[in-house]
Amino acid sequence: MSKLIIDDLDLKDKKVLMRVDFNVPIKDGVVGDDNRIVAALPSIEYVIDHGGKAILFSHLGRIKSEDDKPGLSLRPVAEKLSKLLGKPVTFVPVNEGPQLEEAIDNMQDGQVLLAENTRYQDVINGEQVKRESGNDPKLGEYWASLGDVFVNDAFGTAHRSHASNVGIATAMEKEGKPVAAGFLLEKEIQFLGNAVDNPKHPFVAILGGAKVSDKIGVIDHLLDKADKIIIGGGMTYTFYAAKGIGIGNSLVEKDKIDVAKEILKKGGDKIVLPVDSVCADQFSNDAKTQVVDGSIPDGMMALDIGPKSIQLFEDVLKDAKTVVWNGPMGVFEMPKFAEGTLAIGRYLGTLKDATTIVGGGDSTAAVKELGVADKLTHISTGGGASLEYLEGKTLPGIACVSNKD
Ligand SMILES: Nc1ncnc2c1ncn2[C@@H]1O[C@H](COP(=O)(O)OP(=O)(O)O)[C@@H](O)[C@H]1O
Ligand SMILES: O=C(OP(=O)(O)O)[C@H](O)COP(=O)(O)O
Ligand SMILES: [Mg+2]
Repeated sequence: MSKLIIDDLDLKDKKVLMRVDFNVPIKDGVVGDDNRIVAALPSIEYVIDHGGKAILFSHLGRIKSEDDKPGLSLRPVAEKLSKLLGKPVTFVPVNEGPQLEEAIDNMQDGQVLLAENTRYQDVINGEQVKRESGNDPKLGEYWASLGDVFVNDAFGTAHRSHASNVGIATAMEKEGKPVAAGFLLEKEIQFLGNAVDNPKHPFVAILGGAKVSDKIGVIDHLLDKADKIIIGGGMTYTFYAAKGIGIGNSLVEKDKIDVAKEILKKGGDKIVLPVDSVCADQFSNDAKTQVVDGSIPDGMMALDIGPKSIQLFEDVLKDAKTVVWNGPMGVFEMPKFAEGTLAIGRYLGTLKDATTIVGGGDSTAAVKELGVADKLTHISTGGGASLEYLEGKTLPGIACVSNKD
């Protein structure tokens, strides 16, 4: 691509602002799957090795109230990053103001600093102001003022136009400072571009997970490219509702039921839905469970696909030559509801002569846990981002990188 890449820049003595995607699972203050942190290491190490100061920004989860903040601090990520780099990482528990500015002033070349979760800026004094996710230009300008160059390496967030990617980039360019892509962003674009320019058919997409309203729109576009679209996980029950099938207390996005109806009408038998579900009486690994065909009983919620659905999906995948998967088939974080996700991951690992691409923070964690990751063609750090890229959209986080020359 004709975009500026980190290794085009002279980083010696420079304050290098870098947006990474460290939106990783954290449980009881400890990082679970660290794939996204590992994937960002080449760019961070490049800055260190070339005498720059690496000043890192990332979001973690979604902040809707002050109560969300303590559990979504990046402090555990700084500890993990420090272990992976084998050197100290300065964690600054704010991302604006004198404490951050002094910490940056005190940095030596080759040092690494991580600022607190950029989405803390979405709620200020208890009010939802969305300074980060609404791309408040003042915030982007402030962050840009802290550095000499900006590197965007957050592929997983490239479909967002937020202050910490597009906002900083826009402000840097206004000041004549360079904006480059990191190695991860470069690698993801190269790989996904090659995979979908001319996908081999049958091309099967699998969509699950919990971000229904974010991702349901992608299905409409994928209908033009894919031969089959398998729906699973939390995405299922908005489609069940569209078909008039009972959903009990399962995850549903009511304002997307009409979209689901349109997709079902347009897609016809291209759309493959689960035929059975593992239902639970509560959202817990201690729940009482029951496998049911079709309709979810009142008072229960569907947290995984059932064995008949696994069989059905494997039949659809059997002859596939290209498979793109985003979004787990169930709440795989709880062992009771992991089997659907694990079975599909395992099956993809057995497909011969097929290009298999799995994307997303959570889906990737699942295939890593299963140990099939090395049998798949490509593991992408982006879920929503890879889907929108495959759809052919221009991702704001890529568009904001300076062109070469
Ligand atoms: N049936 C379901 N009900 C509720 N949540 C679900 C269900 N199936 C999957 N999930 C949740 O979806 C989440 C991942 O969704 P998402 O972020 O869209 O995927 P990815 O990170 O792979 O892009 C997981 O935390 C998982 O627990
Ligand atoms: O985890 C992410 O996306 P994914 O769940 O689609 O893989 C990205 O970090 C984006 O997070 P967001 O969907 O809260 O903006
Ligand atoms: Mg996710």
